[in-house]
Amino acid sequence: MGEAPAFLVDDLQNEPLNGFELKNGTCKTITTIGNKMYVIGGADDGTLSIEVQIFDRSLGEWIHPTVHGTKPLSSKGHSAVFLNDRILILKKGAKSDDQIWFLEVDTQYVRQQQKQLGTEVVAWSKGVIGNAEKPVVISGPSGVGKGTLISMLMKEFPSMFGFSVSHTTRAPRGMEKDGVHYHFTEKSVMEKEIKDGKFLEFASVHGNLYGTSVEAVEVVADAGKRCILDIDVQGARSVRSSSLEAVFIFVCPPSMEELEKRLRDRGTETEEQILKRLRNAAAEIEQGKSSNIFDFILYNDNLEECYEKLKKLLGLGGCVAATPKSALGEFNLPLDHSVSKIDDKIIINCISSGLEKESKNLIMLDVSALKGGAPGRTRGLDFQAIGSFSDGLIGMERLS
Ligand SMILES: Nc1nc2c(ncn2[C@@H]2O[C@H](COP(=O)(O)OP(=O)(O)O)[C@@H](O)[C@H]2O)c(=O)[nH]1
Ligand SMILES: Nc1ncnc2c1ncn2[C@@H]1O[C@H](COP(=O)(O)OP(=O)(O)O)[C@@H](O)[C@H]1O
Repeated sequence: MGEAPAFLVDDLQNEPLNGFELKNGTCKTITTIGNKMYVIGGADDGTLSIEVQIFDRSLGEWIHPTVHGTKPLSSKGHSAVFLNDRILILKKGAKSDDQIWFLEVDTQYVRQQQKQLGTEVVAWSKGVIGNAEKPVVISGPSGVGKGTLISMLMKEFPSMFGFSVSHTTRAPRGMEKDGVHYHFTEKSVMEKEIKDGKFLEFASVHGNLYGTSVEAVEVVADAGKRCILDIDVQGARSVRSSSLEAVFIFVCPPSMEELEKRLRDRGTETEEQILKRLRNAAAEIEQGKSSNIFDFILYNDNLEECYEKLKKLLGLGGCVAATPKSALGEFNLPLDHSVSKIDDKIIINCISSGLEKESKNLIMLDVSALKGGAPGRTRGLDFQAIGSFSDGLIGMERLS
């Protein structure tokens, strides 16, 4: 709470609101939602990131919200458009992988966090182009064949799937590479990072700590790929109760004897570790089958048959098209552009001055199929070129 900075008081009184950039050189926008005015932009706190302040008009007070998620770095300006429960931020002059952001103000995640913390919460989520489907969570006892099935999927569809590289405190096996199979880490380091909120979920499994960092999932989403998480039942339960939407698959062995055979034949664990994994397997299978966590149970008896079933339930049966990417491919938003909104289409009017006359390229950003969001990226965005015009748009609400 506190006094409104003087320049803002003037701006709040004089400026037409919503999405307009304030004309005081601070690269801030105001978006009014009910009684709250979200002032977004600037880099007054020395962090070079876009900051958020909220002015509550009914109380006449400033609110300093708790801000979750990776903050976008400040830019030479941005447009702001309110969409139901979040504010779309289009950064001017930014590169294609850094131009679309969402400030979530009333999503399920934000409401959950507000309830937990008892304070005003907003959350940043970066927008990614492409229609990568929901992440896939795969669980099952040690030695059942999760890693084998995931490797087959990644080999057949390298541009479609990306593996969420977990952190673990267990020692690497012979062929395992740090940063590829796991991020191998010290217990104290991982515990500190968990405390700092860097993990989506974590669990103690077979005597070691394992966890999925928010970044591990974000890196895959940024590449426009569908994320695969190989995590235990406790981790799956945590993800199920989080706001990360996913498909949950539990892999079962045909029998305990076969599971033991596979674990022993793999030859990666000591006798003591094998016995521990087998002891834990019975409880894991019990929970996997009986809990409401999993959408699908797959029996991995014959590997090829199981793999075909896995593909089918991921919608990959028969001929599979590559993940659709933006119709425009790489596209950098120019510094000089204005933004309008028609239903769930955002029209971006890119203005470029040539030698003879000014030309305007219209780009449509389709936000009708938004998926995901904090904690993580917002997927399902698409750009399309919709033409070049010399006149402005008629009958559209101009926002910035
Ligand atoms: N909760 C959680 N479990 C994980 C994570 N990464 C791996 N696991 C699980 O930890 C267990 C042991 O994994 P690992 O040591 O690689 O042995 P494996 O299952 O025999 O290959 C498996 O059930 C994995 O699914 C994670 O990030 N979070
Ligand atoms: N359907 C199957 N039939 C026989 N062996 C299998 C089958 N699926 C996996 N395996 C083998 O079982 C061992 C354990 O598989 P792995 O993928 O490492 O299990 P997990 O990742 O679940 O611990 C590996 O040696 C693998 O080659």
